[in-house]
Amino acid sequence: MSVEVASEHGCFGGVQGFYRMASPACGGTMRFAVFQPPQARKGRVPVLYYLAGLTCSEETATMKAGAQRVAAELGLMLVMPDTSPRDTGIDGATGDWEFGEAAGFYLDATQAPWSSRFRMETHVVHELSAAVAEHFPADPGRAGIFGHSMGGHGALVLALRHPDKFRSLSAFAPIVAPSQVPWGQKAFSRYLGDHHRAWAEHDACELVQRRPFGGPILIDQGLDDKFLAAQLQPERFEAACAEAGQALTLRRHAGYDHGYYFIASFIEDHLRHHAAQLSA
Ligand SMILES: N[C@@H](CCC(=O)N[C@@H](CSC=O)C(=O)NCC(=O)O)C(=O)O
Repeated sequence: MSVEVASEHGCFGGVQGFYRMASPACGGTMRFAVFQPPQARKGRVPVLYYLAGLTCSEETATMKAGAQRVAAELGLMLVMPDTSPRDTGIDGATGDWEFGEAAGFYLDATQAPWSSRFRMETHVVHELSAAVAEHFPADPGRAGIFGHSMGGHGALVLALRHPDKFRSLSAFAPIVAPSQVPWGQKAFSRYLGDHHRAWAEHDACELVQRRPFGGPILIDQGLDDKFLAAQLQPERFEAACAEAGQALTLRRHAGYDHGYYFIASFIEDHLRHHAAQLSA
């Protein structure tokens, strides 16, 4: 599997790069970003996947989250995929910020026409992780995952569905119960059809009750987040974790909204959470 370099930049003693790869799962070229910490020059390092939210790309958190300085200190590689395939040409794939391109929901669509291109679960969990292991000094045995909003949903669901691949988990303002809220219902009804058993396979509240994640989960949520009541509802995940015996630290922060100033304020805690889990 070949990886094409779009650009590379010195960053905190390491390298921030932007790359492209062919994706059989998504039927086209996929973009992604990788931060290699300085420690990666000497050997394989733990790798942390960050999944971004609706309307975002591989550039969003790379440029706005301010993660590189602490990742360099901790020796963590950061991998940031795009949020969906692009330029699909599928009718209805653009023009609605909640669905389609930049809104892939980190699942493999089963319904036409989406199933031909929108297969982000396979792309991230299998294709991208294989490309990262082949082309970068990442240790796939020490991989974690985190994300924001739709990407927080992606992180929770991919870790719960693939505990063999991800050893640490956290999220910022995640969609925790997509089957119960408008963003998830819109996406799932189109990507997965009207099959509620299939929806449950991509719903963190359902999954955690069936099989808790191996380690502790950290979630940060801003209380001035305009999407909190209608779309996010972290109390649902808090209840599901309590019932399942899943260790969860859910921190609620007054004065913070849904944006990247919130993420930048707490990303250091997330990086330290992952570093501790991945070095244990
Ligand atoms: N266009 C929307 C706002 C879109 C938005 O807030 N996107 C969030 C993720 S939302 C859930 O996945 C985001 O991360 N945006 C990028 C940023 O730089 O903030 C609207 O009209 O409200």
